[in-house]
Amino acid sequence: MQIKTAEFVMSNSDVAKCPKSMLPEYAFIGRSNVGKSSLINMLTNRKSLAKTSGKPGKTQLINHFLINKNWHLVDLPGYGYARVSKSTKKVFQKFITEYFSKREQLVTAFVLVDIRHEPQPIDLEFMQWLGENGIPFSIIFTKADKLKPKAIENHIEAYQNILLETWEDMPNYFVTSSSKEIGKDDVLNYIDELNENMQLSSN
Ligand SMILES: Nc1nc2c(ncn2[C@@H]2O[C@H](COP(=O)(O)OP(=O)(O)OP(=O)(O)O)[C@@H](O)[C@H]2O)c(=O)[nH]1
Ligand SMILES: [Mg+2]
Repeated sequence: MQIKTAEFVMSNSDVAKCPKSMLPEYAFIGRSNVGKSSLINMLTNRKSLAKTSGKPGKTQLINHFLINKNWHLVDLPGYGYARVSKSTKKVFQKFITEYFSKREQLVTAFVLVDIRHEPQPIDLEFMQWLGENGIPFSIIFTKADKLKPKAIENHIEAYQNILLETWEDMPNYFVTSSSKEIGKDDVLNYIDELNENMQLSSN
């Protein structure tokens, strides 16, 4: 898929105020600093459509972007920035969980995880939560430029092993780097395919 236009639509912290249009929507979620906003910029060929920062906690609101005038990309704040105390559950801010449970337009979530790290409980917990709530998701491994191919393979395998303890299948996944433009076409083609399937089923 070619991205012809990418426009910022609105930011807010209330799912009820998100765009009313029924355009298909794709949301990017993951821990703070994992590279959600950078990935959106890579996918849309824009350096600063979504605001990025080296400091965690840059994105604080639900941000809608209109792509090719016919679907929405959503940049979300990271979870897990607040220091994790007794329960990690409470760091999934309420408006994030509300967004996922109420937003009918959402086709699929992309859960971003930094390819360099061991599987983190908070990410696994969030995927579990999505599963329990019937929300489809794919995994996007980020920052692949930071590891050698062999290490990438090993880290994916470690993830696979942990996920297969609770999931029947490994969720769909993508390996990406926003700084080296890796994985861009894979993610865009996947979105394109889902958009087309939805058109077929609504015709
Ligand atoms: N090397 C490398 N650095 C990256 C990549 N993607 C993002 N970064 C860096 O990681 C930092 C965080 O990127 P953001 O895109 O702001 O992360 P975010 O997930 O949107 O963060 P919050 O909005 O704070 O939750 C920035 O310093 C980016 O330059 C990547 O693919 N490779
Ligand atoms: Mg961000």
